[in-house]
Amino acid sequence: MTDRRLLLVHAHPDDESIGTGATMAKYVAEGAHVTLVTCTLGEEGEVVPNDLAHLAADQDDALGPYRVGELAAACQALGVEDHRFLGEPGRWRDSGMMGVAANDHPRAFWGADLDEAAGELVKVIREVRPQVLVTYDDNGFYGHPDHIQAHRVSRRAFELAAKPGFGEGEPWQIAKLYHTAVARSVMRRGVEVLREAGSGFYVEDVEDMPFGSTDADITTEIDARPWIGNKVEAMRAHATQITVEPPWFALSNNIGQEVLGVEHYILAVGVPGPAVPGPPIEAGGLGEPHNRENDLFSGIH
Ligand SMILES: CC(=O)N[C@H]1[C@@H](O[C@@H]2[C@H](O)[C@H](O)[C@@H](O)[C@H](O)[C@H]2O)O[C@H](CO)[C@@H](O)[C@@H]1O
Ligand SMILES: [Zn+2]
Repeated sequence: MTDRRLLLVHAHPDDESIGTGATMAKYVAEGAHVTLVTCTLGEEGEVVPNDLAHLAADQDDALGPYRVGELAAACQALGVEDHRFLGEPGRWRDSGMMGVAANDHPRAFWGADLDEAAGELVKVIREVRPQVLVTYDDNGFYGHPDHIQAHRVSRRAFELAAKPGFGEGEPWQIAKLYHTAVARSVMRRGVEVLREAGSGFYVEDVEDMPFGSTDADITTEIDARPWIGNKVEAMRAHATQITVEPPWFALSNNIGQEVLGVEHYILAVGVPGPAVPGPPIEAGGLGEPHNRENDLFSGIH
């Protein structure tokens, strides 16, 4: 398939690089059309660099526009030229972590009308006509309200885009829908090395982290190690959110995580492609059995 089109829906500026950056750079390099939709501007984020602390929501409330620039730089590092904010920039606002007052902001994405937000994503789907859609699982990967809402909006748009008679434009059926994932076995290996490395990052037990999948849940291994440099550059562009000291990175909580060149996914809708041997464990791959697809577009004809 030559006209491969991949759509990714992420909640905040930084998620695209952290979770799928190497995959995005790989598919751009291989000639696919990669479209990124970001649902908020990340207005409620913490700010890592002290000299930028004034941008925070409880000070100048200028973090959103600043992160728009960070995201543009990250997209350039990944080679992604087609980026949109859901609806338009600022249509929906970063809701903050679960339970905070920002969840109730009148524009909080967490409170968005599901069909209104999904309708905006349908417009992108029917324009781009992607064969593959990537977003989070129903827990939003780690439970953040904007991530959960990104999942819900994506799943609703997946259905509505294919529905004859709904909205403008020709119906479009996306062939495969994936959820992002990180295997706990990979996380455990990273924590062991980080603990031994004695870096300045905190080390958290895998069981205490709010995300992680079993090896058996992972359906797809994308070996994008040749593009890990693009991923590091893109993560570095999000300097208000991420500290990167390869092979490690940390968010504002300073909990060390590994920058992964092999990115894992769970096929939620669609027919998997052929199972092939995956990358070696030392590269971030899973152990035996190697019964996983290695291409988001495999099995699509
Ligand atoms: C990766 C991601 O989704 N980041 C979100 C998240 O940021 C976290 C949040 O500020 C939390 O309070 C910190 O402890 C943690 O270190 C941060 O990663 O939530 C932000 C607010 O909604 C969001 O802007 C950021 O992109
Ligand atoms: Zn996020």
